[in-house]
Amino acid sequence: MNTDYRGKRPFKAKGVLQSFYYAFEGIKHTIMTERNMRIHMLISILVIGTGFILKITALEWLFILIAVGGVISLELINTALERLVDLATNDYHPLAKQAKDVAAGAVMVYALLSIIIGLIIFLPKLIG
Ligand SMILES: Nc1ncnc2c1ncn2[C@@H]1O[C@H](COP(=O)(O)OP(=O)(O)OP(=O)(O)O)[C@@H](O)[C@H]1O
Repeated sequence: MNTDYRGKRPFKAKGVLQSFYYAFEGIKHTIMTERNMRIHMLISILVIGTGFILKITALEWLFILIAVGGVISLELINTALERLVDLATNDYHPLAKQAKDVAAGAVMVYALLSIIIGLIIFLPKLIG
């Protein structure tokens, strides 16, 4: 049995820089093709701008950055999963639907959590 995993990766990145390049390609592709990603990016820019205007503390920045980065990372994984499902089938399949819906659910849970984090941090400063 062939156990050399590396031999099965003909498109492997040649170095760290090339790995970064491919990662940026993935991010660029997601921004260009997924409307939700563009919405996440826009909201992230607004939230970070508001953070500067309201001069939030270092601890508050940590929560905001974890929230913003988490949503964007999850959207990237969601997009990767959508592509894998589409690679597996173009036909209607209940498992394809479940895979995509569950991945979308993961993004939604984290996005809702991020909204709550944003409200907890910004609301008192805006109405106080
Ligand atoms: N091959 C399939 N078989 C069954 N249902 C599918 C299939 N492909 C997509 N769906 C259903 O259609 C929905 C939308 O699929 P699509 O690939 O357009 O994702 P999307 O709209 O880009 O999702 P998201 O909003 O999470 O980015 C899925 O959540 C799923 O319910």
